[in-house]
Amino acid sequence: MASRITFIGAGNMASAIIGGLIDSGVAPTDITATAPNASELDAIKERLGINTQADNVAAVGEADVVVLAVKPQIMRAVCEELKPSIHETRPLVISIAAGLDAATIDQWLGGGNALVRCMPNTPSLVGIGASGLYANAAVSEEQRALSTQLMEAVGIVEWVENEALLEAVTAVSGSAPAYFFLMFEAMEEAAVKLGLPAETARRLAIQTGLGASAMAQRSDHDPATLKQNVMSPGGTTERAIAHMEEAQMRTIIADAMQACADRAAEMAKELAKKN
Ligand SMILES: NC(=O)C1=CN([C@@H]2O[C@H](COP(=O)(O)OP(=O)(O)OC[C@H]3O[C@@H](n4cnc5c(N)ncnc54)[C@H](O)[C@@H]3O)[C@@H](O)[C@H]2O)C=CC1
Ligand SMILES: O=C(O)[C@@H]1CCC=N1
Repeated sequence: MASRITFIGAGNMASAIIGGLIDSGVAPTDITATAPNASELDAIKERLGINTQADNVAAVGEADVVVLAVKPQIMRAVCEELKPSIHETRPLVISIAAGLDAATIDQWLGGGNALVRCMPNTPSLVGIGASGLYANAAVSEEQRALSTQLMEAVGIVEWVENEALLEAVTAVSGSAPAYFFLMFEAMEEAAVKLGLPAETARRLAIQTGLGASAMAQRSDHDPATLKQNVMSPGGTTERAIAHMEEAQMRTIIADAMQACADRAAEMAKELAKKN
């Protein structure tokens, strides 16, 4: 990827994507990250060997791609600061902020920008990310391909043609690593109650999550069949799954994902009202 990429923001999500890009072969010298805090910049420079810059405007000057990776609440201030420079150089802009629509960001950047909205997730750090992407009308086919290439360097990419569907993407992948981490926490706690040492329990739970994911990904069978294959009639798994179904685990997951998508929509409204 012969593009110079500038990340505005060097936090959890930016460093996950940058780490994944470097692992996939992007030269650290083609990547710049910004943050107001010098110690944060020193840490990421030391860890990943990328360029760092405290000045957002200077950092976007030479960039082909600008990834906006700050919290949604400060996005307007950042966009207005970048507006003159971006207006001049017209890079491809990719926003990873939850709940901030493309039209609003484009407007804050002065209008007429090629803008891709991306909802990534933190497993991008280990190259197993899952991102949803949406392009506004100004994005060329070439820029779409570049966005795909960029995010495929850290995982899988799914394009949506209706921007509102990014709320569903947030529920099923953007926020979802946390659901699995909760599951690992709960399984470890329960296994400790059953007598296993915590470290052993954690290793077994995480490896099982990894194994189940790899199997589900590679198998021709759907998850329901794979689940059934573990459940010997009258056996142990059947008892565990029956308990989960009785406890309405599917409803709990559906309600949590609805709450997540609703919050993405609510954030968009809150931010639009404030600005
Ligand atoms: N953490 C996650 O799992 C995901 C986060 N996102 C989105 O990614 C964005 C960033 O989230 P995180 O990385 O989790 O937050 P974070 O708090 O870890 O990172 C924010 C970064 O922005 C920097 N920053 C603050 N003010 C700045 C300014 N004026 N100029 C430049 N940089 C500035 C901070 O120093 C920090 O490096 C958010 O908009 C969030 O919605 C999207 C998908 C997943
Ligand atoms: O919790 C959040 O708002 C961000 C967006 C998706 C994952 N983390």
